[in-house]
Amino acid sequence: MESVIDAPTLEAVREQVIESASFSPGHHTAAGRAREVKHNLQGIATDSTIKGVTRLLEKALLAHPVFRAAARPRKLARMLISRYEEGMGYGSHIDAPAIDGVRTDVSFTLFLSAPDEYEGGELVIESGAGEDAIKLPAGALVCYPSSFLHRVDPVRQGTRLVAVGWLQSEVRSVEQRSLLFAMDTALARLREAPDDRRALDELANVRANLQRMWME
Ligand SMILES: O=C(O)CCC(=O)C(=O)O
Ligand SMILES: [Fe+2]
Repeated sequence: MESVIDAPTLEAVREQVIESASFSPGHHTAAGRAREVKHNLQGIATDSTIKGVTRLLEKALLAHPVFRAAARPRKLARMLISRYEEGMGYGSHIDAPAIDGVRTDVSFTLFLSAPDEYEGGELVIESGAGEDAIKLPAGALVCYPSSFLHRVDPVRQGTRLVAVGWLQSEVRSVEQRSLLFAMDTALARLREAPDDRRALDELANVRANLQRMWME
């Protein structure tokens, strides 16, 4: 998802975090196996800069139409600001089933550093189809099912700054959520251009997948 926050907000967030936020070792906020493989720095939740910045980012995300359509947030868990310096990474793990009493259906990473500010540090998501190595422009976001194994490869040079978060979705099933998202996207395109072929094909695909889901 490109640019979920506008450039001035991104710049303000980066400046505040870099200049005045306090960080502590990331394993303090991890549970279970994730604790052993988590090697990063985490913005301290009670730090006033971190509080202000995460509040601002939450507001921007909840107002973003594509994020809303893809994740269908019902409840957001607290967001974290994470920093990975040279040599830091986060080994393969799945996220805790609940965070702050919020069932984790969707995990997301909002990139605050530009890709040319660090080497390595890809977010690698393992799905049934294999591995996907993700490194997006500053201000862009990726969301994925919290049940997928994922890791952050070691940063070889520079600093990787991200905001990460989790949410409970109003549609719990990944499959159902992605069908709704495909339909919403196709419908939005057809409202703009009623003869959009690709949008029609997408609706036909959704229909086929619904039939497969429902037929005996
Ligand atoms: O830094 C990231 O992009 C993801 C970190 C992560 O997997 C987590 O905090 O659980
Ligand atoms: Fe994670």
